Amino acid sequence: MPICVKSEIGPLKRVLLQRPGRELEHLSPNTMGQLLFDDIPYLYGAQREHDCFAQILRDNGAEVVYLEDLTAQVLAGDEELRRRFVEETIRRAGSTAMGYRGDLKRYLLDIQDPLELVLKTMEGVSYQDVFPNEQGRLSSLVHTGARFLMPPIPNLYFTRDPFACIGRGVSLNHMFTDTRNRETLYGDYVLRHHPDYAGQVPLYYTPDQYFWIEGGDILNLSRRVLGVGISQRTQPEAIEQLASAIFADESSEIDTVLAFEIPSTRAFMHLDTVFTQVDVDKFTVHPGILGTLRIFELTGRGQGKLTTREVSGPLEQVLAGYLGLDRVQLIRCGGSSQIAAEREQWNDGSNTLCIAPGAVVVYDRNYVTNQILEDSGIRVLKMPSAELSRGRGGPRCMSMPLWRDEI
Ligand SMILES: NC(=O)NCCC[C@H](N)C(=O)O
Repeated sequence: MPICVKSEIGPLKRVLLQRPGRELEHLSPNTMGQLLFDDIPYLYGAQREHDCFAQILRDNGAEVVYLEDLTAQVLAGDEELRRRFVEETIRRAGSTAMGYRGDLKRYLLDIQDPLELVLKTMEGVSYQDVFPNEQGRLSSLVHTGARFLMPPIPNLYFTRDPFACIGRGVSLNHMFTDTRNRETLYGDYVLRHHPDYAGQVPLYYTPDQYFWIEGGDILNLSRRVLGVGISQRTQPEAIEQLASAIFADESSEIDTVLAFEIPSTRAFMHLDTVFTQVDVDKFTVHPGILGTLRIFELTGRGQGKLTTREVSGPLEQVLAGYLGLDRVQLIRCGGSSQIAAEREQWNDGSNTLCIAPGAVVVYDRNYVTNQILEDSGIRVLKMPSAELSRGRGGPRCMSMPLWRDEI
C-alpha cells in the first residue's frame, strides 16, 4: 500500500511538496485577491525558503517527492493520457480557456517535455504565449500584455489542500474556489495513473461530489478518530459524505469523525490554521476559536447510517477523552498577548508540521509562539518565512504526508 497516515505526529517518512514556480510571478495587484493571495511573493526568495523546508524534512528522515515530478512521470510516454490531461486542464480553466480551447490545446501539446508541460499548466498561459505575432484583431489590441487565456494557479504549493491522506485512503477534494479546483487534477492523475499509486488507494471523496471540502480541514487525530473542520472551505454535508464513505470501507480503522465548527473567515480559513497537533498530548491552538468552537461526533461504522451528536466540554477535555489520554495541553498561539496571537496566527503560527512526536517545523517569524513551544519541551525546527507566508499558509499547509510510521 503506498499511503499510510494514521496520525498527525507519527515519524514522517514520505511527503508531497510542490516547489513554487513561475505561477507566483504571474500574480498581479489586480488578480491576487481572486487568486487568494494578499501580496506578491518574490519568487526566488520563496524558492530558497521552500528548498530549505524540503532540506529540513530530508535531514529528519523524510523522503520528499514533488507533485510536478509525479505528474510528469504519469504523462511521460503516454500520448493518450497527455491529450486527456491537456483537455481536462483547459476544461477546468474557465470560459476564456474554453473559448480558445483549440489554440490552447495545440500550444500545450506542442510542449514535448512532460515536466515542462506540467509546469506550464501551473504557470498559466498568456495571450502572447499562444499568439506571439497576432496583430489587428480586437482581442490582440486590448490588454494582451497581462491577459491569461489560462490563469496561473499559485496556491499549488499548499499541497495540503487539494487532496488529503486518511489512513490508507484519500479524500480527493472539491475545493471552495474555482482557482483551487484546477489543483485537484494533478493529484487525480497521480492517484489514478501513477504506477506507485494506481488501483491501490481508496478514494473517500471525489471532486464531482457537490459539497466543498479542503485538506487543511482534515486532521488524522488517531487511527480511530478523524477530525474535520467545518469552515469557510468545508461544508458539513461534505463531512457526512466523507464519514459515510470511510465507515463503509472495511479496511479503514476509523470509527469516529469529530467535526469542529470554526468561524467562517479568511483568517481562519481551515482548521489547521487555528489548531495542529505537536506531540502525543499537545496541540497548538489560536485562542480566538476557543469561545465559539462547537464539536460534533459522527459514528455509525458498519451500520449503513450515521449517528450525530454534539459533544460538550472544553476542547482539551474532549481531545483527551477521544485520544484516551489523562490530559491534553493546548499551547496558545501568541501566548497571553492578543496582538501577538492575531499577528502570528495570520502568519500561520498555529500551522506547525509535526514530523515526529514532539518535533515540529515552523515559520521562524512567529517567534512568540515558537518560544512557547520550546518552553513546552517541543523540538522546534525553524524555516525562513518572509516570502512563502504571503500566500497565507504555513508548514502544514505546504506539505501532504504520504507515509507516517505508526505510533
Ligand atoms: N491548509 C491551509 O490553510 N492552506 C493555506 C491555503 C492558502 C491559500 N492562499 C488559500 O487561500 O487557499
